[in-house]
Amino acid sequence: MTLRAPTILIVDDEAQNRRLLAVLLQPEGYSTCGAASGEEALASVGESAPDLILLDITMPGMDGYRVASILKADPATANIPIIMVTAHMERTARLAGLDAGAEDFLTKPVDRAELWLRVRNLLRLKAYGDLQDHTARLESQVLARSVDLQRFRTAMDATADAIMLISRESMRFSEVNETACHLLGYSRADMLSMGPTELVKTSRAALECQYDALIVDGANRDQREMMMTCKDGSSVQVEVNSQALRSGNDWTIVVVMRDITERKQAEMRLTHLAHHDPLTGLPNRTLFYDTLQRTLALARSSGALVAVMFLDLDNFKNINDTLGHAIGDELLLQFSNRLMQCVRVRDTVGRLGGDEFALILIMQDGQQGAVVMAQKIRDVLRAPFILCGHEVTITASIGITVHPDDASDPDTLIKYADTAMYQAKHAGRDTYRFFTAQMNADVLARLTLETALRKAIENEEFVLHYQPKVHLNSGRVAGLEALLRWDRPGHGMVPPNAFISVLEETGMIVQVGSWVVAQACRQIGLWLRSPVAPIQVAVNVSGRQFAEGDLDGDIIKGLARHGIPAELLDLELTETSLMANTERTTEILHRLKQHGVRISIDDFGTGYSSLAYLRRFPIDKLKIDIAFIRDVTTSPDDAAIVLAIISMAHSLKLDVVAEGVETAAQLNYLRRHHCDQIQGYYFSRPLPADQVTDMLLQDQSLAPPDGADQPRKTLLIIDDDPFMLDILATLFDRDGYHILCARSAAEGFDMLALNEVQVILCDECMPAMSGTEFLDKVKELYPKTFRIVLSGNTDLESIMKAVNCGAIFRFYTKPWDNNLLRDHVRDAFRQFMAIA
Ligand SMILES: Nc1nc2c(ncn2[C@@H]2O[C@H](COP(=O)(O)O[C@H]3[C@@H](O)[C@H](n4cnc5c(=O)[nH]c(N)nc54)O[C@@H]3COP(=O)(O)O)[C@@H](O)[C@H]2O)c(=O)[nH]1
Repeated sequence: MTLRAPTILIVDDEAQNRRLLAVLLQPEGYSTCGAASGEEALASVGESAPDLILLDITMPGMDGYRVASILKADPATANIPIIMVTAHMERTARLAGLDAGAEDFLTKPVDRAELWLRVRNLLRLKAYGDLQDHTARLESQVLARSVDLQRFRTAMDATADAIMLISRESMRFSEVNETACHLLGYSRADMLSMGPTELVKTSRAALECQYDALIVDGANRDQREMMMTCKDGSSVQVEVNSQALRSGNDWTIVVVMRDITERKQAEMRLTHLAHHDPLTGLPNRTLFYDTLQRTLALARSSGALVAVMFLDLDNFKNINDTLGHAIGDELLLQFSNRLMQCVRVRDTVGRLGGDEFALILIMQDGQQGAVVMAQKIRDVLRAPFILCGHEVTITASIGITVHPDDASDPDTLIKYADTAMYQAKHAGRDTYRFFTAQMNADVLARLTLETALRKAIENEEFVLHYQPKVHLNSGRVAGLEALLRWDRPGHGMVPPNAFISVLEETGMIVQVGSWVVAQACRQIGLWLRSPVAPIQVAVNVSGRQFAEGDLDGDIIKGLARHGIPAELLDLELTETSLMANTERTTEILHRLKQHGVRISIDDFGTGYSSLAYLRRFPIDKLKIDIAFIRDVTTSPDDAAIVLAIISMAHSLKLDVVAEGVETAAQLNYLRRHHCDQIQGYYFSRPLPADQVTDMLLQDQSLAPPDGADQPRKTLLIIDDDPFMLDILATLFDRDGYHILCARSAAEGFDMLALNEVQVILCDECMPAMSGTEFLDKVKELYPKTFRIVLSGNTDLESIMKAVNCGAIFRFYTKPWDNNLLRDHVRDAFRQFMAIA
């Protein structure tokens, strides 16, 4: 449909005819143009299509029929109406014109009214035709669009993702799919009346900004994760992909969303698992390390002190081994709960593995805060743990290091805290230690020692020395203990206390222990086939040899290889190594015992010390630890322990050996209390094999006890003043006593150990120990003795105390009556005899 003046193309080879027709059409307001030939007419139509063509039939070149048929054959020009203008009125000419596609005819000369009428009619018809076409086209477009829309909606609804189209101009939803409605709990109608600002916490301005950025970026997509609010107020976590598309003058923001709540929860579960210990739920090593790194970064800017504590449960392995892993796990869980009770919100507790825990403490009150915390942890551990009906008590060793004093990176701080924890273990467990630079030096020294020991094994640098044990009755050598020495190049002979613990901790003791067994068996064999004859040798075995080595295999092989009777080999093991790995240890010990090997418990008294428990093992001998022998003649407590061990061991028919006997006093005391054997420097230090051989060949022995010349009445006089000592000795000499004089309490103890003393006369005022203190101890050690104090002053209070507690029976203050004193001493001997 055109609103402009219709254009009519006049095609005639006669210029005059073209002009005439143009003049005739002018009054009707048409616009005309002309073509002088068929070819020119086609070219003109090609350039600009007229609304109607007046076409002469007879023209030189291409005639009107040809022009008409070409135009009607082309869809682009087929609807241009053509009126043939001809002088021919015959029917055939008209038919040919219609056949070629012309719509009408005019006969020359042309009548003006007829021309106007035909032209107007044909133009109207064309206009109607154009309108029809236009409408049909629009209808088909509408149809196609609604099919597209339907298809689009169906496709949108079929996708698992939520899709929302948002008009940027109105900031409202222009289309949403089923999944979006389902996800957010709204109907489609609800949603189409809403906009995105009603579903997110973000402000409208921020959303607009985000959409505008998308529009500016063109093809760029935006992907982000966010929370959407549902109709019921709940939230859903979604991953959102947005893109801006032009839509006429507006922009459509296409939002595709996916519910990622489950994925996020799974991710969170995985992240939690990767960073937490599954048993206790505490941060694991990775998270603890990260937390420490972050804490240190904050501390650097705030200047706060940060303490790292490393905790290791003492003897946890025993609980695992004896009560099982399930109870061990329960203990770790309860322990972690108690730890959590100790810390503040800002502190961190982590489990680094096994029974190792660690704490990060932010301290405002200096290092003292760490001390308080360590005490608190030790206190909460005091209460026993109830584990499936078992009551268990446990302690922890704690190492502490402080940022920035000791180090400023997590690795070093954790390493130093670990080192300090080991120091706490070495200090006897159930305590804490701060890291010091010396500890670091110790760690380096230990590494060097470890490397040197590995080389020592390769280079066979170990040797055995032998220390005799002596029968107290006969005084003869009862056997030997093989003691390891390291002939370290450049260091001389190194004693085992300097390296045994490293061999133990690294497990090298298994290899070295196996060598000790082989070497001892070889030496027993050599002595057996020499004039020395059979001699029993004890070897020390560590707990790890039972757990990890082939101890019984090694021993049986060694005995067979050197052809020695099994009873010539004695195994010394500590109570602690018996307690660990009980089942396996018991099995091995029974096997070896059946074979004839002897078994001794070393260092008895320092560990569990339960003879009832030890009865489960096939034991022959107990060795009383040196710690109780050292002061056995002066410490009533140690003496009581030693006497109790001897008595209990004998009741179980076990032999008793006292270790570390260095003095005649110790020896005599032990002999008088029926200890079976002694071992110690008093008789011999550990010696190399060749020197022991000489000693055995010379049949060296202890002097046996000689009771024959022991006087019946022995009076011990103790005074630090030699003059007084002399006066008193002279005074009592006339009464025929065997008089012993001592100038100190220490000398007095020795004399008491070496002699049967019945009456003791002691000066009160002595420098190292007062008379009443001395006699108080003597009362415990030798309860039957009659004890008298001579006092220079009248400090009656302490003397009365001593009288009241039975430490002394009489006291005399200076100047005393000599005769009275002699009478009372005589009475004292009488009283002693009466109760003896
Ligand atoms: N697993 C193994 N342990 C071993 C082996 N060889 C030795 N050891 C253990 O090393 C510890 C120290 O041994 P050592 O330095 O040889 O000391 C022994 C004696 O020399 C010492 N002793 C003996 N008499 C006295 C004395 O009168 N005074 C005194 N101060 N010390 C003395 O005692 C040690 C013997 O102790 P024990 O074994 O408990 O009888 C020591 O624990 C050894 O056990 C080995 O091959 N394997």
